[in-house]
Amino acid sequence: MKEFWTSLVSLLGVLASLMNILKVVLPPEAWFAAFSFLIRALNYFSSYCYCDVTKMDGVNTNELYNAVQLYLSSFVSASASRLSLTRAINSSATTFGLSNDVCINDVFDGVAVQWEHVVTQRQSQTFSWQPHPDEKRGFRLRIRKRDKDFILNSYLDYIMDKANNIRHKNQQRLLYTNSLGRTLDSRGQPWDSVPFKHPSTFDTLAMDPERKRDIMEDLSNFTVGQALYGQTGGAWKRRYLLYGLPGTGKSSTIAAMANFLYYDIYVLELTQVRSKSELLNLLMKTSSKSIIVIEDIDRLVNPSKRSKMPQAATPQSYYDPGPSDSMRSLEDGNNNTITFWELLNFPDGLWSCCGSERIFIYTTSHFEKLDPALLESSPMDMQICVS
Ligand SMILES: Nc1ncnc2c1ncn2[C@@H]1O[C@H](COP(=O)(O)OP(=O)(O)OP(=O)(O)O)[C@@H](O)[C@H]1O
Repeated sequence: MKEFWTSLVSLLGVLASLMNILKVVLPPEAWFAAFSFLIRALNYFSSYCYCDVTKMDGVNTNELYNAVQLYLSSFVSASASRLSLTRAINSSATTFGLSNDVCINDVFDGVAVQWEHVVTQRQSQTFSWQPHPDEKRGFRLRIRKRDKDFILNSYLDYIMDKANNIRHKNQQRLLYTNSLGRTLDSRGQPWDSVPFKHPSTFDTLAMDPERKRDIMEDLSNFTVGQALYGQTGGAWKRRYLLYGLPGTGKSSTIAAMANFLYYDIYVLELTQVRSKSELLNLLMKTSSKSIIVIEDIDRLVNPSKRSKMPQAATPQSYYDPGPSDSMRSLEDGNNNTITFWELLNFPDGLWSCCGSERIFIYTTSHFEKLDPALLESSPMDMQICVS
């Protein structure tokens, strides 16, 4: 064994001397060509190939570089031997990064890959109006040649998705309301927002543990169900009915759901909605990854009209703004009334084509006022009783 190492060291020494001699003897162009040829020959016989993800793509920032950086930072702290740590001004969170020229292994769908953070000094610059940083940064991905197609097709998309989720979790979440009743402002934004900070989580929520588990499982399945919704042709949305006496934890449950999913919340105040088109506009201005809350839906039901509902036909005109009803009519001059049934079915209608990954939560403190036939004709994905 000792002889093997001695021979190897001698061989490397001879190679190094040979290269030094060639470097002196050969003109730089020939030397560069010989070096390139050697690299190509080595690559040909190697079972690996390499992909560079540089930070700058010409003059633009490479979005893939940012995504890889974010993705690696989510697990780099557990496995890398050398880390680069950063913390932004006024931030309480430390960001982990891969130190220069450090490698980290990852496995995607059983396929092993390796990332290396490559930082090289930039050659002395020719004059440019645009200042360039002194060093070039990038990630080098090492993959087996036989896995190349699979990794390039699926793994990079997976990284982009993961990075988007991390970005989403890091950003300040908002609670939106239309309760100020303003019409579209100059930017066409009908919602007012405040930072959403609610302490309620599924850990703090007093609820039957099994029920809690069911809800969390349902929510988790929803967030990863894009493909399933695509296959069935349905909109990527979910509808829950939350019912229970006042003060029994409906709002706390909604906050716990939003905190669990890192979603924004939109509280739709129906008394401020004047027409169907306004409702449509409000819904279209909600963002993806959000919970849309429609509170006290029992206030939309006029019991006197229940009996008039056609048996098999579509329920109509359930909203009836009687004198005792504090809500305003959702009607414009063109008989544009929003019915209770429509409100339940809005997520399934034409609107669904432009709204994805949204959860609708309807709440009521008077479940008994809701017509079972109506709920049957438009079933909720889950009915949750809080008590
Ligand atoms: N199941 C629960 N778990 C944790 N906290 C609860 C629960 N129920 C009520 N609370 C507490 O009681 C207060 C009122 O609860 P919450 O606002 O969630 O009730 P609500 O059903 O939404 O009431 P309302 O129908 O009047 O809007 C909150 O401060 C909340 O912390």
